[in-house]
Parts: sequence; C-alpha cells; structure tokens
Amino acid sequence: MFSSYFRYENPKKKKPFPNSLITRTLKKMEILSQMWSLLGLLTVLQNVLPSQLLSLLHSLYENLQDLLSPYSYFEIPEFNGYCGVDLNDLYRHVHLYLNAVNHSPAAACRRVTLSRSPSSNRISFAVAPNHTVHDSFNGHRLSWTHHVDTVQDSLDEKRSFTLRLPKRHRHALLSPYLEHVTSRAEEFERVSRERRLFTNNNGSGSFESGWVSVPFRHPSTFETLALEPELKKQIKEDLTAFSNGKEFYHRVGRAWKRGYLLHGPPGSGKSSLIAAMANFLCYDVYDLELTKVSDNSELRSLLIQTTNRSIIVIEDIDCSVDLTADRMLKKANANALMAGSKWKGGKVKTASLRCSGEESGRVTLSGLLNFTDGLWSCCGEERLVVFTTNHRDSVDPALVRCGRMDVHVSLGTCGVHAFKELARNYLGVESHVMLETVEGCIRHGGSLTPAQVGEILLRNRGDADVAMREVVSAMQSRMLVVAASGGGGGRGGGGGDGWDQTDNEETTTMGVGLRSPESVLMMGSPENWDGLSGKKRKEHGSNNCEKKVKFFVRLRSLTKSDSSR
Ligand SMILES: Nc1ncnc2c1ncn2[C@@H]1O[C@H](COP(=O)(O)OP(=O)(O)OP(=O)(O)O)[C@@H](O)[C@H]1O
Repeated sequence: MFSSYFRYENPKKKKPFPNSLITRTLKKMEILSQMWSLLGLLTVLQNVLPSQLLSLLHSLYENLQDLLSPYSYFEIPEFNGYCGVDLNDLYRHVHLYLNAVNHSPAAACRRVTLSRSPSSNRISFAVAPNHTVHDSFNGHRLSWTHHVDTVQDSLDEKRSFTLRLPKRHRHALLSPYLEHVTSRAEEFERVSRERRLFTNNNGSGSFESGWVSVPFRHPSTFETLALEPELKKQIKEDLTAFSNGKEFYHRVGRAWKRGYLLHGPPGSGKSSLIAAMANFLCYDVYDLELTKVSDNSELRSLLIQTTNRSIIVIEDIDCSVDLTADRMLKKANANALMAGSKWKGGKVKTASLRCSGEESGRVTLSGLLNFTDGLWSCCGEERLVVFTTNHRDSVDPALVRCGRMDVHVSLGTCGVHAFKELARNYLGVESHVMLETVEGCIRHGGSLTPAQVGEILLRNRGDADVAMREVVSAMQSRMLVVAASGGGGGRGGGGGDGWDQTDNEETTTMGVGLRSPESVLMMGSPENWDGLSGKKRKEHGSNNCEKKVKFFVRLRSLTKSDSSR
C-alpha cells in the first residue's frame, strides 16, 4: 500500500530538470562570468593604457571585424562636419524612408517609436533607439540600425543610422539603393508633410517675416469638384506633367514654374479649383494680397520667402492694384517728354518716366511682371503662379502672355456633367426624373454657377425632389433674364450678373485645347484667340435673332413639360 502511495505521481507536480539542461545553464553562466572578467579587464586597461593606444586597438578590432564579416557597414550621422553642426540630409532621408516603410504592413520592426504633432492627425513611425529594421532591395537583404548615444556630461544625444549590406555586392548595391531611399523619402515627405496656407503679413515693418500661416485644410479635391470630366482630366495631366518635369525644365533651361489664369464669374469655382490643385500636388498655398504690399521691393522680398512646391495665388488680379493706370501714366509721361511740354502743371522728370510707381511707393505693373517672369522668379523651384479674375479682358495683356500664364482656364456655369456630379455629391442621386428637364434648361441658357446650384442643393439636401424642382425653377428664371437682356441662349448663359460668355464661344471657334459646354482650358497665346474671337462675334451677331426665336419656343416647351410633372 505504501509503495503504491509513493509511486503515485501528482500530475501538477513539476518534473525535475533534466541533466542536459542543467549542464547547458552552467556553461552559459560560465561564459557570462568569463565575459564579466573580460569586461573588468577592459575597464582596467582603459584606465591604464594611453588613449592613443586604446583608439588604435579599437580601430584594429574594427578592421578585423570588417575583414571577417560578410557584411559592409555604412554609418550615416545626423550631423556633418568637424563640429557636427550641418544637418546631414541623408540622415533625414533615411529617417523619412524608414517612416514610409514602416507604414506598410509588411515592415517588421520589433520596436517602433510613435509620435504625433499637435497640429496634425498623422502618426509618425521611427525605429526605436538601438533597434534594427530589415529591408530588401533587388533580392538582397539589408538592414538599418538606429543608434542613439547620450553625449558624456551633456543632455545632447548623438544619433546615427548604420546600413548593413552584403559585402560582395556593396558596389552594385550602394548607389542605387541610396537613390531609391532618397526618392521614396522625398515622395513620402511630399504627401505626408503638413501643408500651410500663407498670407502676407501687413505692417510688421520687417521683410524678414513677410508671411503668416495656418495649416491648409481645404476639403476641395478633384473628386469633389464638379467640372466637365475632360477638363478635369486635362488639368490633372498638366499638373502631373509639371510636377514630374524637374529634369525637363533643367534640360531646356526654363525656370521650373507654371502660370495659371483662372477666369470666370463669381462662384464658378476658381478658389475651389486652386484648393483642389494644392491638394492634388500636396503644395503649400501663398495667398498674396497685393493691396497690402507697399512697393516692388517688398513684393520681391515676399517672393524670395516662398518655398518650393507651392502655389502663389493672386486673386482678382484686375482689382488688386491699378496696374493699367500705371501703364497709362508712363505713356502720358513719355508723350509729354517727347513734346517737351509740361505735365499737370509741373516739370516732367526723367526719373518719373523710369518708374512712376517706385516714387509713389506702390506695386507697379513692371514689378508684378518681374515677380512672375523676371530673374527673381527663378529663386525657387516647382512653383505655380495662379491669377484669378472675373473679367479676363480687364487684365493687362502683358500679365497673361505666354510664359507668364501658360494655361488659361475658363470656368463658367454648370454644364450637364458638372450638374450631375453636384447632384451625386449633395443629394446622393445618380438619376432623377427631372434630370432631363435640368439638361434642357442648361442647353437653353438657364445654367447656373456651381455656387448657385450648390446652395440650392445644400439647402434641400434632405429632399431630392424639392431640390430638383427648385433648381429647375431657378434655371427657368435665369432663362427669362437672359432672354430679356438679349442673350442668345443656345448653349447656356453666363453665370453671375454681367458675366460675358464670349470666352466660351471663343473656344468653340478655336478648337484649341478642350471645348466643353461651360468650362474650358486653353494653352498658347491669348493674342491668337482674340483674333479668332472677333470673327466669331460677328457671326454670333447675325445669328442672334434666329437664336432668340428658337429660345422662346424651347423655353415655352420646357415650362410646359415641367408644370405637367
Ligand atoms: N466646381 C465646383 N464644384 C463644387 N463646388 C463648387 C464648384 N464651384 C464652386 N463651388 C462651390 O461654390 C462656392 C464658391 O466657390 P468659389 O469660391 O470657388 O468660387 P469663385 O469662382 O472663387 O468665386 P469668387 O470669384 O467670388 O471668388 C464654394 O463654396 C464651393 O463649394
């Protein structure tokens, strides 16, 4: 009985360690104790041996390690130079690259430092100090180790990355891999950095801080923007070609900049398009208020302070400053000088001819021309200059000539496609029984600006039927107004009151760029368009009466069909 009792084995009782495990543990402890003694010896040697000898031993050890190791190691410190004051751009690129790589689910770093700045929602990843992350390139395995050491007797930290790659392939791998790291880092920086909206700071008295800024968070994108699809595609392609054009612009010796003139009635979406362009390219926006700029030198100073990858916007260029007056003043001065006469009772000075604006301390047309196309305009890279205006004809031709304003976008009233996009965005409807009536109104001069349509749809977003009815009624009123004012209708009237729709007509004749019902994109010289538009205007006049008759017939049929619904 007793023996059976002793033979009983409690399953919960731990089994004794096997002999082999004990032996292995003892061996490990022995190695540890030997290492400990070695460390002690090293400490003693460090105190006893002169520092020169120590560093010699250290480099000998490293050389030996390099010789025996199948890997090559490259150190990238955070700062360059003897005193370590210049930021090492490669370190920054590696940091960004590893951040980008860590965003991908495949990346496996055992320990990552996460951070988020108060002004952004984005979480940043960084390899934790003294940890390693592996990467692969062209079928080879590489690794990055992030070293962070505290500097003795200081709170400073010394940071560096060490790249490890197979020694046999180091020559073939190093340059292409670092190029890959840099391009991925730049791309990541472009899309992830917080973008800002700047405006010129009035009254600071100093040109050093000419701009003040806030985070740029405009929600308009090419997806939300209601534009004719072809126009949208063309603008996006043009912007993409521009932002990828670094090599091209350098090769042909042109400054890497592009000018856009956006013109159209109030509410046609000029500002929304600028925001969409900035979001598409991930650029900063500099909204230049010309009336706050005291003179040309301040304008130049502001230009110098803008960063690369930015859009410099001057809204309502025709209203900002009296630029044409400046030109006329010069002309008057020149005439007076030639005639040897007096101007406004006083003696004409030669200096006043040179630049009347400089004297009166304001921005002149020549100042603005230099801003967009002069020597100083090349002080940065990858910049768009965008002017907006409600009346293109009021802008001085010199400002919008080729090379200054390379792309002219005419934004008009809502075309059929644009209206459908707005209806989809605001009401969530793809089709509606009244869409046909809306299309008829648009085609016969009743179209409204996107802002007008957006306002009606926003107000009635809970009830698509009411919204559509209200849109149709607004469009019909518009048709009546256009008819009463002698507008031809036929292809959709202008948007805001007093808006001249000849721009859209011009494009029809030209066949240059894209022709869409209400909004167009033109590239090339405006002088050519004007010549052709004159011809078109004559034709337009002769057809006007005929169009009017057709228009009234159509309006009556539309009104009838709508009331029958
Ligand atoms: N194409 C569009 N797609 C969607 N919404 C638009 C569009 N155009 C204008 N809107 C809406 O209309 C409003 C006014 O647009 P925006 O300020 O861009 O017009 P604008 O042409 O710059 O006007 P202004 O000449 O008066 O400055 C905005 O709230 C915007 O949401």
